[in-house]
Amino acid sequence: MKTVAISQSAYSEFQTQIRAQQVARVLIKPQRIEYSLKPEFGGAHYYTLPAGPAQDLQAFLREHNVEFALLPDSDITPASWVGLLLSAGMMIGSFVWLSKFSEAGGGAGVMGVGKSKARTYKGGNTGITFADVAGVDEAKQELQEVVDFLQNGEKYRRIGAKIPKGVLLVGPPGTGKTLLAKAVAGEAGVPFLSMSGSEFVELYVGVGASRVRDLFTQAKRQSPCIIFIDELDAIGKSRGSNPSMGGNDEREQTLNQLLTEMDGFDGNDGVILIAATNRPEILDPALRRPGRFDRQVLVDRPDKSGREQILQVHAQKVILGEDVDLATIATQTAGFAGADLANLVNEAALMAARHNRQAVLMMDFAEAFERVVAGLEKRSRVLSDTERRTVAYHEVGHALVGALMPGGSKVSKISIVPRGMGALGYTMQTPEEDRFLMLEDELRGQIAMLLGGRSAEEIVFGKVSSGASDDIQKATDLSERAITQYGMSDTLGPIAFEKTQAQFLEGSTTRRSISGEVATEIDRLVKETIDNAHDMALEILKLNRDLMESTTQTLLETEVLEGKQLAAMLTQVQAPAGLDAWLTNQSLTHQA
Ligand SMILES: Nc1ncnc2c1ncn2[C@@H]1O[C@H](COP(=O)(O)OP(=O)(O)OP(=O)(O)O)[C@@H](O)[C@H]1O
Ligand SMILES: [Zn+2]
Repeated sequence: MKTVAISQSAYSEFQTQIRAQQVARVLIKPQRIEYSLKPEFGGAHYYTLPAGPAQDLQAFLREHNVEFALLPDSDITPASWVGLLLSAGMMIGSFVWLSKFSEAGGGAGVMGVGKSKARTYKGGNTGITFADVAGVDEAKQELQEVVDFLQNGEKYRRIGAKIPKGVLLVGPPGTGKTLLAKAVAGEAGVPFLSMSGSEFVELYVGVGASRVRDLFTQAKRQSPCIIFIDELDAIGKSRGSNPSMGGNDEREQTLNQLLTEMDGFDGNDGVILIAATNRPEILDPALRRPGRFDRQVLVDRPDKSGREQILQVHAQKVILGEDVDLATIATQTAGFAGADLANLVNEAALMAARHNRQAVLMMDFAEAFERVVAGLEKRSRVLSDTERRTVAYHEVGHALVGALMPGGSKVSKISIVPRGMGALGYTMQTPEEDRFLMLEDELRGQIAMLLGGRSAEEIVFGKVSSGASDDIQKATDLSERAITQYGMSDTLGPIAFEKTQAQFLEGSTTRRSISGEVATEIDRLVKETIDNAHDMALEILKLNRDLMESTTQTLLETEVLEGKQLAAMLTQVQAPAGLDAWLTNQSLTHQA
């Protein structure tokens, strides 16, 4: 490495040189600013001492389109930056310079193209720990393991265990995915290199790919470390899914490069890739293959107690008045994500300050709440009271009907915490081994369970919300399959009219051509199956009306019901007299 002379210049001189567009690039260190002139101005190297806040300097540099890098801590650099500047690669504008130095925060768009914009925080310096992330305990537990991989890699290597390379965080916006990734780095005390998927795309062809390459090069050099890619869907969209959008080629190249890089390293090298998305369904399947993002962690919107914990985390930063009851606030903020809650606390503090108060009062929260909700309503859904009640009865309906049904129709968890885009509430069934081997009575039970939600709405409100449409679709599909593929009907008999998916894949030719008559018969049978199941669901719920009320009230209070508490309620469900006969009928469509 060559050594170079670097002399001091006055800050005013530095400013003049910037304004005159003489400066090639700037490195901002905590104690001093180093810069070099463009070759046509002699290419000399200088340093000067900072005058004023670093942010002002950054704004100034951005305004004059001067490349800069921030060095948060001087010992992060293994060698003199000036030496690097002079290396041959730099002269032809390669990526060395910036890959050696990292940019900490800000500066979007000013770095030369092709250089990785990953921000590095020095070991543990994300300053974030799991204590900063609340209400997502399951996700934390799963990520705790990643922390251990990073800290005690040797333990795993020695025994020959393969450490996973990629973890995909999936969940709605603002639920703390970025925060969790930072916490993993913080807990493990390793560097955190982050980049957003959208930064890769709006670039010249080839640049996204080279950024990816550079990001991984940086990471390997700093291992153990975390690479975090936010908005993975921006690059990871299914290839060829939307050729009408510009930059498709670019995205594909970037994605291919990412796949190549992922295949080219090993979790055992101490680099773990964490990515986040709120649209997992559009990701290219190649990303999910084993050895890539084969671990998926759900980061969901928090339930009531989760919201209270998140409020506690953020309330630590402000002075709370004595009347503030975070539990009450948690109750009123159903549907809020962590980011919304952080925002709420901050808005409340602003209100208090505006009123010249010494502490944040409950009334400040009330005022802040309205502002935040007004903002939220534009973006997403906050449930009205009626909607919450509808969703609650609906989910309880599924659970009560499912409780009497055989096999996999039992419900293990119900929730009215809104999730993702569409679903307002949800019901989780006990997972079963192989749904292909559903017995007839199970099929019937499953269809009734699916209709339980809608039936509850009918009984309580006398009408059905649009929320039941998905269930009805599923129930229809199921009964259609039962009749046409599994041969479960009296009149049509055991003939496969449509190929099952497995048969289709094997190239089976069992499909019969369906005559108009048969098609009409299928339709009739499907309707009959559904109608019978619907009647059974209504009967069950009417018989258990009181239980439905009390369960719904509990669900409205706790938002989530699961485990022993749910099981205790479900054992009280009473079976109507005709249930067994209906379940064990010879065929699905046989009238009870
Ligand atoms: N679970 C949580 N606990 C505490 N704070 C949270 C939580 N979730 C979000 N926040 C607050 O909201 C901010 C934004 O969250 P973050 O950026 O991590 O969300 P995200 O899931 O990555 O969102 P996006 O999908 O929009 O990128 C955090 O910095 C934090 O202040
Ligand atoms: Zn439903």
